[in-house]
Amino acid sequence: MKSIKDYVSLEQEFYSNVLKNKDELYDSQFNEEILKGISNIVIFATGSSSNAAYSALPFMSKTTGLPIYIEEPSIAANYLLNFNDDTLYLAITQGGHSYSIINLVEKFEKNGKKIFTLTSDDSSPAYEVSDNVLSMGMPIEEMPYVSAGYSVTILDLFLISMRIGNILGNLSDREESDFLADISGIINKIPDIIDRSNKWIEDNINIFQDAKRLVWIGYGSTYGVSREGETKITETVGISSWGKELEEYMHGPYLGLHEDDLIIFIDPNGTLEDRVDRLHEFLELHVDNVYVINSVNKKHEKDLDLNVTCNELLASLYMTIPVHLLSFELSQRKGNDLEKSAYPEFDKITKSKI
Ligand SMILES: O=P(O)(O)OC[C@H]1O[C@](O)(CO)[C@@H](O)[C@@H]1O
Repeated sequence: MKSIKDYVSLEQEFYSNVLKNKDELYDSQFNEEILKGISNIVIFATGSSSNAAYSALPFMSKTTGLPIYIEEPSIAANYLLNFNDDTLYLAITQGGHSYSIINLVEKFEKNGKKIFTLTSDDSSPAYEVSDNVLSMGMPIEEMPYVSAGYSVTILDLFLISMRIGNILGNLSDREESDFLADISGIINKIPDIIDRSNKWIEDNINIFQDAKRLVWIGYGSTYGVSREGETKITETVGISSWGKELEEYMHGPYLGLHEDDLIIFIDPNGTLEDRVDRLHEFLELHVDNVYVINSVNKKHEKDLDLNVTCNELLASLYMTIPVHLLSFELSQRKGNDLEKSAYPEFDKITKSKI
């Protein structure tokens, strides 16, 4: 089975293929007729897929010009099943086996309501129950702790939102082709981003491997990246991890800081860079190890500079690379076999994946 590291190195190829096939994947799925009267978008997803949705959210909002909400499928299916005809509903399940999404999609279909399901597996239960499937445009990821799938989901959502924004008249052809050019530029830089990330991890591994708790802090498009850090570290390393939005961390969670927390900011060097600097200054007084992953440049010697200058809305496409690589490295140092389920009886008992 390919490892998380293998899948991170496949991201360049997967992104390129999705970009090449974008018209076939999404153009025919969305048109004036389907989008007639649509005034907002609701996305349902769990785990990494939900993190990917948060990572894409600021870009989607900008390009579609619509309010976009991300909801928990279980709460929606059990408590909030009021359908809006002016909402475009989208369910994401990369693997296609998540019970909560399948259950929700079934309820939509039974009520004759339209919902699109984004998945990579055309033989999955989610595919079977969905009348409107969107393909992620990548092969099924064998590794259950997804990395490439999370990243490709972000790109898929970017492309879907540009298509919608263009049809709705919120995004001009020129703006769309400028974004596509920026995305291609990012794809070309992936090998260098991987090298920089690996070097940073190697240089600091003695600190990282002793972490008892890892706190990720992001904002804008890297809020989703910080959530993905929480998911991936928890799943693969098995230590406690939080993924917080910058201001959210400052409203309560900071009071629970521990001197031996490992805190990593994910800073796209955008709108809230100054707020990162202030919180960093405070945390340095109380926490031994505070790091910043920067899109470009760095202010402290031990930080990571990914050397990518681009619109901050696109940052989640590449800023998760060091997060995934660090999760993998720490999991291996802990001796965790990611190919074997830590709790094989879990799905049998809970039927959380079907
Ligand atoms: O997108 P899917 O396939 O529904 O999976 C969501 C989540 O399920 C897991 O595979 C396991 O719970 C997570 O790693 C992932 O984030």
